[in-house]
Amino acid sequence: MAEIIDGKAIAQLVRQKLAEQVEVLKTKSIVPGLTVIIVGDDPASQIYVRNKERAAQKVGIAHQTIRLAADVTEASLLTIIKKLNQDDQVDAILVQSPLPNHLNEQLVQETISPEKDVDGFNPINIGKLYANRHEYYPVANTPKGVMTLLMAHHVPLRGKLAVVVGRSILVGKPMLSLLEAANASVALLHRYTPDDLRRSLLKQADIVIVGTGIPGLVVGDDLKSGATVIDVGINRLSDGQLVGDVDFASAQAVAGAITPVPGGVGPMTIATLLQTTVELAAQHHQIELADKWQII
Ligand SMILES: Nc1nc2c(c(=O)[nH]1)N[C@@H](CN(C=O)c1ccc(C(=O)N[C@@H](CCC(=O)O)C(=O)O)cc1)CN2
Ligand SMILES: [Mg+2]
Repeated sequence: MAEIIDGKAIAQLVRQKLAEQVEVLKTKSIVPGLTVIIVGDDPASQIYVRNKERAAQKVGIAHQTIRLAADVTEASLLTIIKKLNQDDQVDAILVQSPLPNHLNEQLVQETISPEKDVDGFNPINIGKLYANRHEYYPVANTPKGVMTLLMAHHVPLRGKLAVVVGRSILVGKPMLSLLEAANASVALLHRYTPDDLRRSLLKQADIVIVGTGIPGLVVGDDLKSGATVIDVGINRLSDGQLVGDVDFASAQAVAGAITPVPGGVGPMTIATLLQTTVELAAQHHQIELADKWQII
């Protein structure tokens, strides 16, 4: 039976470490500031934003949520972002995704200053990640949190085969860059990957990371014995049950270590968002944080 990678527990450790770092910053009169913008009343987004508020307050981050009506114009949203870009109290800006259809999400992300882009979605930061640049820049928090989980469990990456299933800008693409930077060989699979190739790559993979939004896409029979399996999917079934993209029961019998859903990657996304906020605040005040990447 696979070891469970407990994202909830590791997120808690990250938050403890952050609370200590925030205390140190406060002795220098620096209070990290996070502003979250939410447009409309999507119930899941409302919950995530409230959880972010609560988590930020607990570690001592100055947090503000800007709630906008679903029919806000793009011009007003961009004006608000540009004001926040100029506000010295604000170190980190996040626009909750998804946005209503009439708003151009790419334009919105591009308008957030790269220096305050806590999601790491601005093309400047995506480019730096892809280029494996050495200076500090924000990286998308879900894949960054996955790297923390792998490090916390001492999962070897150098020279290993990592297979990433799903090529979203939120998960798959940044995951590819982060794993490659850690010297893994990486294969990125998607809907057009032929079945036999998909099967063959998954069977050889030391690390499997799945983020597609398709419940049960990867099953135990797909995996190599002892593989580390990270399930980034969060799917609500018609009976209300929350499941990932990996069939947990069958995968657990084959894998060496596996994340559950809920309680795996999800809690890490929010803890890592706070981590990136603190890093950005330190960066804005030219302060070196210990353990920048290796937070725990
Ligand atoms: N601008 C952004 N928008 C969105 C992001 C993001 O990183 N930046 N990610 C997701 C939503 N999200 C945070 O925003 C998020 C989703 C899920 C969880 C989480 O803790 N999930 C729990 C289960 C929660 C439940 O019961 O529904 C878990 O997996 O254990 C945290 C954050 C899309 N939008
Ligand atoms: Mg400040």
